[in-house]
Amino acid sequence: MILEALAEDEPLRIAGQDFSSRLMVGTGKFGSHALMRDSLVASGAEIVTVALRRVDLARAGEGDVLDFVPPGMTLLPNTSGAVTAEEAHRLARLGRAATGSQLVKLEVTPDPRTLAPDPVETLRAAELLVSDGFTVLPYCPADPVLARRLEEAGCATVMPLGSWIGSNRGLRTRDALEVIIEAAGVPVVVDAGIGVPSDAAEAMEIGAAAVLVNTAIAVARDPVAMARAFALATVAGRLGYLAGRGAVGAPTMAEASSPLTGFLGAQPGSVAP
Ligand SMILES: CC(=O)[C@@H](O)[C@H](O)COP(=O)(O)O
Repeated sequence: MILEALAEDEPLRIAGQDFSSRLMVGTGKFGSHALMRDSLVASGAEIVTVALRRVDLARAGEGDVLDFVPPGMTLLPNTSGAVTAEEAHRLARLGRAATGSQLVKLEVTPDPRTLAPDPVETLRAAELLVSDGFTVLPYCPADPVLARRLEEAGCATVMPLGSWIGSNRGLRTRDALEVIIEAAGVPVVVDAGIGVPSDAAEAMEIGAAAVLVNTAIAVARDPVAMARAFALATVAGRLGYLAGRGAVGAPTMAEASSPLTGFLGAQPGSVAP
């Protein structure tokens, strides 16, 4: 039944490419490359992001991180570590030369404390990369104005943060995410800070097209089991969104679940206990 419901759902479409999984995963912080590979498989994800600065082409085929990405997964190279638009562009070009992929997850994070994405440099980098033929998926602040500007610049998605990268603090930006999702004409992928499967479900319930999770899976006691849990939560949240949430009641008033009048055998005017 669940599979039937999912089969009726439209695929996640990014720049003309269709994906059935709405969970994207990262490759950092795993205890070993083998554990990373097993977790990626367990997640059912179809898109996996890898930091270009971690890729060692000299070791290709000899135990580099890319050798442990399961075959068939779409590689989404990211510009993690870039602090200016020019640096991000340079990294992206290196990644394209190495992988042959036009896809790039744009990250420009000059603040070492928060790894907050720089809105000005991110927009500038997006413009540079789009004009250079890249398919750009930008990690960005949860800012509705910037999200619109990135979309206008030709980005294939927007990827606003839920909370700081690696913080596992969940959707601290929920109100802004809802505004971004409502207005966006491209898929909104909630990225960063998703700490537990219920955070992924929450993002999907409010209408995110997908979520990206790294730390929460990699640092779990059992990353493979956690990857499975995130896969299920992402699907549950998506189905909840498609089902349509009921009205939210007032904070100080109940709304009885069963009717208070018209019970079998009830006298007119009587109410349920
Ligand atoms: C791997 C990656 O792209 C991260 O920069 C991303 O933002 C994920 O964040 P978490 O590690 O908090 O899941």
